[in-house]
Amino acid sequence: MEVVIVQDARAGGELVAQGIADLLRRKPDALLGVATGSTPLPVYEALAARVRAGKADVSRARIAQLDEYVGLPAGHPESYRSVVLREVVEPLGLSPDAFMGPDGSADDVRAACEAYEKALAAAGGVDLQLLGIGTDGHIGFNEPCSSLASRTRIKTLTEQTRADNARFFDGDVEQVPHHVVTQGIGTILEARHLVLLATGEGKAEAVAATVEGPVAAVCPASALQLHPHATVVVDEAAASKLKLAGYFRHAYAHKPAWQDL
Ligand SMILES: N[C@@H]1[C@@H](O)[C@H](O)[C@@H](COP(=O)(O)O)O[C@@H]1O
Repeated sequence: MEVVIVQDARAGGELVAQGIADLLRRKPDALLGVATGSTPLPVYEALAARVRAGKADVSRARIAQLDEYVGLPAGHPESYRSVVLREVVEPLGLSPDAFMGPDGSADDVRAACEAYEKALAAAGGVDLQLLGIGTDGHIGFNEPCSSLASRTRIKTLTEQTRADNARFFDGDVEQVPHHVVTQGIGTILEARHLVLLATGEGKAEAVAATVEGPVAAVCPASALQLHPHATVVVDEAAASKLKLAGYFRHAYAHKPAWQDL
């Protein structure tokens, strides 16, 4: 696992956007797994800026969604499908056909989960999966004590996550669905490169547990320790509880030429 400490959210966005642009140079039709929430927005903005400036070519890129609420009507502005279309697909000038995600409004959501697993495999698997992290250490919507081998399935949100996400629903926690579908931790671990981005002091504890704690289902993001190619990009505030911060800074200052980010 590589840990990169950047000054702030903007710098993190620039770094990860450049990593995506470099990947697309090597593999123009890469399948990019994207995350929702506030944290990755600077990445999408920085990538769109590179596209506008002719410094990144996303024309053949494909986009895969990580998770979705269950029960929101199709087209609801806060469904993750709507969010990804609005924040990623449209600003990058991609066709909605380049985008795939689980259907949380399906009549049979469990069948939709299975279908999404098959679709990801048929698409050749995710090349780079961008992840945020919940204050409770969740990735996607894999809440604490999710199986580290889990596949795409229905989960029940913790009250903490519903409260955290109420800001997207007029601050009204009652509007936040109780159920979601999410790529499982086992599914996420199959992506070729995992990039977890965390910014702000509110994530410092979850980041420390992810990077320096034991691999344990109680902190789902700690599963990244099992992945051969995982990069954790954190700003100073999110890095503030890392005991090994000095080592991570030193290692990054001497990073080998082949390191992606
Ligand atoms: N399902 C999403 C996660 O994928 C995201 O990482 C998390 C953190 O969001 P934020 O970046 O807004 O803190 O929120 C949601 O729960």
